[in-house]
Amino acid sequence: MARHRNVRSMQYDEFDDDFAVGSVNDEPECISPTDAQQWIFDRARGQSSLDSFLSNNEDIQEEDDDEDENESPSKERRDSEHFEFPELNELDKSRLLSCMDEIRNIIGETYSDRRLVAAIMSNDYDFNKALDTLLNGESKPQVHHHPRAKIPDVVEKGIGEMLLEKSQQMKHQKEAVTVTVTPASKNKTSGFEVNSPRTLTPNSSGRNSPQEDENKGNRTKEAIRNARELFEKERGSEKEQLHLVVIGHVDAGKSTMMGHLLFDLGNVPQRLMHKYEQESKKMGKQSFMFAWVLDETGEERNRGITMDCGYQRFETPTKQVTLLDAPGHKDFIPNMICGANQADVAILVVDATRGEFETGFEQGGQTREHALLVRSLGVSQLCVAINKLDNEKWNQDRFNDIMNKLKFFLKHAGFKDSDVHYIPCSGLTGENLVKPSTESELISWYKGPTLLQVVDSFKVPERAIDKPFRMSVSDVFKGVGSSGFCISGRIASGHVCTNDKALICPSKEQGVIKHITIDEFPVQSAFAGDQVSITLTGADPTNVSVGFILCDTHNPVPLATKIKARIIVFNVKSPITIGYPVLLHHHSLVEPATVSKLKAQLHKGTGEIIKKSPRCLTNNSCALIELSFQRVIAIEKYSDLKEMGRIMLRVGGTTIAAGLVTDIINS
Ligand SMILES: Nc1nc2c(ncn2[C@@H]2O[C@H](COP(=O)(O)OP(=O)(O)OP(=O)(O)O)[C@@H](O)[C@H]2O)c(=O)[nH]1
Repeated sequence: MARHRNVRSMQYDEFDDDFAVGSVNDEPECISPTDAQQWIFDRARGQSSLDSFLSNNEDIQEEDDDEDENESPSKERRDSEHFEFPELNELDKSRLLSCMDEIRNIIGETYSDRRLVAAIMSNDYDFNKALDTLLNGESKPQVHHHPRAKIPDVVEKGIGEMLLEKSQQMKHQKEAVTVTVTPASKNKTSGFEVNSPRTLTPNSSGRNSPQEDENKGNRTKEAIRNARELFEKERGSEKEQLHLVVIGHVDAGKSTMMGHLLFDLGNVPQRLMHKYEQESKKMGKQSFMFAWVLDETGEERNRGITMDCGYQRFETPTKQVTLLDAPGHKDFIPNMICGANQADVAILVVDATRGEFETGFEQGGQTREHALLVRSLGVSQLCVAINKLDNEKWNQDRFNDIMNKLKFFLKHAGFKDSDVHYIPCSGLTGENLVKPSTESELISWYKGPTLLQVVDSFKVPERAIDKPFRMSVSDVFKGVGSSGFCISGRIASGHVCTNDKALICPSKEQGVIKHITIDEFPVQSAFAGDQVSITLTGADPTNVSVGFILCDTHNPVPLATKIKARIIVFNVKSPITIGYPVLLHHHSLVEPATVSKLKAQLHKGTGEIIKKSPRCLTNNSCALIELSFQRVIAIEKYSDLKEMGRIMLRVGGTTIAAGLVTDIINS
């Protein structure tokens, strides 16, 4: 009840009708780090190297015919061909390959695998020492000059010196652009470690960051492309894209409803559905057979709950819909937030069964929390599916009772009445999902739209296609192609095309976009709103992590060690004071932060300053605060790019505030 009262007295209008807040009970653990093995570069398995971005082929001399048999590059190559890698455990193998990559990034293919391995292992996997050994050692490969070689310095200094200089330049460059060094980062020595959002220090890699003058005045074709024209050309004839998240309390029937809808639409083959029916029957879980369409893992099926967002696509008469089936269990709220981050609109599923709706709606239930979370993430259109009404014999009073309770709550949570649709349905029997119901008890009082008709009627939000390119990295993994690595995420703003350069922030790692896929189909360009996988080449995956932002090299995302934010506080156990630790959620980023200043308490209705430098903030207050981070993060002011300017603050598994970024400080 306490929370209900809190919500009731909130005023959300000051947040540009784009904003609402809620509280959630769950564990703070969020996105699991990508498994190192997924993207560890494996030369032993024949993958090509990541070194192309640094190697200057004109510097590497081609061999003469009269090459020295002992020292020639071709000898080195042959040496590599016949070389067998030593038997190592997985960890050492990863360290070795990582070191080899680092070295090859600097010296290219000058030395054979055999020599690299020997140098690395004799220096206990220390990349710097191994490099020194190779460059200063007796066994320098002899330089052979091609007649077209343009680098007289090589002749004078010798390749060893040149490479040493190059590596030193790189080291200096790295040091020069390093922004923050946390104790954790000092330990970072090699590229094989997995960079989770919690462990990676987003120092600028600086290895291939664009130079200052590259950003100024020297705009390439991607910068002057007309995004709208391109969008019209590429997508003009297609149906509109809509991203739909399905939310609600655990067991409300979300997966069953969407699985049944997909089946009725013909997206699930009859034979596959029959298989699910048989298998679920064997496990004594036949009532979950439609849920299996979306709950694909063994654990989800055994436990009968959704644990991670299920993805599917379907079409309505006017839209191509990407469906994200979010988990309802409170333990998986971070996964739900990830899904909701990608959504334009939502279906809120509630269980109409007597007692069940009440459990989901009361404190500790997820109905309110999910609704508040999606609202705070910018979702403003909602379909409330009053589900399992078959259990209530399609009773109109029950439907109205639930609708009225939710109407009141959702209005105060920041949803406009006109943007919320209520439908009665049954995910299990399929009533009112795709076709109008034939159930006499229902059609005697309900003449409204089906679930599919409501989805079709949603307005696709305006996409920020003209704005600078921004994409929050939600996963990093090894690609199936021969080079580079993959990142996936949703494009928050702007657009990209293959062969564009892009910058990863805050590490300032630059790469080239080699491939873009949407739903596993290759495309040449992608736009704000698209959920994509991008293959990057020329960038080091160790400088990329979940929560980082891939952005336009000419107009990069700002970096911050502090931000100012206007927040609404709710449901804090103890008042917020200076030094209060929180977890900042910004797109896929989960970052520890500290409330470093309480600048002002604001009037919830007018936004006027009520009190400067308040000593604490309590439930329901609206305030201007400053948040400090131990590491640099990539974030943007709401007024500059609203898609990048929303944040949520969580503590101990509870969302305690949501807000908008008003200022960026990079100290
Ligand atoms: N009677 C009835 N039962 C339903 C209906 N929809 C779902 N169920 C049952 O409710 C149970 C939970 O359904 P799920 O689809 O797994 O619920 P969920 O909301 O996806 O669950 P989580 O994703 O784990 O939160 C299953 O036993 C379903 O058969 C319905 O419309 N009527």
